[in-house]
Amino acid sequence: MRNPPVNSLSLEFLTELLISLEKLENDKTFHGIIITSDCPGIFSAGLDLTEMCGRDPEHYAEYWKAVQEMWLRFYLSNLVVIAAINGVSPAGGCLLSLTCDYRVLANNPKYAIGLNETLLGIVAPFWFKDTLVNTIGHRSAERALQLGLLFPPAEALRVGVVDQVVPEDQVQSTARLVMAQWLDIPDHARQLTKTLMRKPTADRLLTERDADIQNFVRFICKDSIQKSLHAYLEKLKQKKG
Ligand SMILES: CCCCCCCCCCC/C=C/C(=O)SCCNC(=O)CCNC(=O)[C@H](O)C(C)(C)COP(=O)(O)OP(=O)(O)OC[C@H]1O[C@@H](n2cnc3c(N)ncnc32)[C@H](O)[C@@H]1OP(=O)(O)O
Repeated sequence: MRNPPVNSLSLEFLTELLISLEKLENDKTFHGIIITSDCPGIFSAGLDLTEMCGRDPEHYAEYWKAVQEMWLRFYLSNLVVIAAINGVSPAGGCLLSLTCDYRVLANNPKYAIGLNETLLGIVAPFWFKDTLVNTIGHRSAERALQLGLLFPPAEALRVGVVDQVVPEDQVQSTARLVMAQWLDIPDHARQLTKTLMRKPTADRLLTERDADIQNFVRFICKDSIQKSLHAYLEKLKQKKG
């Protein structure tokens, strides 16, 4: 991912990601992809706050549809998808990594990962929650979501948000080793098993997709939510000054 400075998942970047995924899926010489970051120290800052702040309802609906599409397409991809997480990964960044089949995280205490939405005064939607529950179990997910926990590497490994923590200079090579192991499995059997495991979760969003967009637009348009997001963005900008 190369969307400096922080790989935020803007509408444009999400569209590029989806086009890239589609191209790779349509090229039958590809069997797997490794998602990693070109921004030093940051895997992805998550959803782009500027797409959710100070815009009109039509824009929010279009943006949310793209976020849903990213989740659906990566979560259900027939390719083996591995995240080589070489930086901090809050909220939507964590969600993107949770769509992958395997997560390798660099062992740097700054590289926290988690669904921290509540800390921003917003609520992770049911399909964010379902993805986390499927990964770490109900009790750990409930605690992590309510408290908006961002896990440092050792904790992330203990709770199961990531599958492996390795020295920073070994993230890419480890992801490639893991890829080789996953690609050794007969493709059709692996793909069908992935579908079996993930389709019920994806189907829930597919059947409630429009309602979910409407919920998002209603929620994000609230004055109180706009104020919190605006204040949060300002705080991020003032950090430098
Ligand atoms: C009833 C139920 C209804 C449910 C309805 C749905 C509810 C809504 C659900 C929404 C789910 C949201 C998911 C998300 O992903 S929200 C985004 C969460 N992300 C964060 O909190 C991360 C914020 N960023 C940071 O903490 C830091 O930037 C970071 C640690 C990633 C990097 O720090 P660093 O010091 O290296 O860089 P800066 O902070 O100086 O940032 C550089 C510039 O980038 C801008 N920035 C940062 N993050 C974002 C972002 N997520 N979106 C847009 N822009 C971002 C930052 O402002 C700086 O900009 P300037 O250069 O202009 O100052």
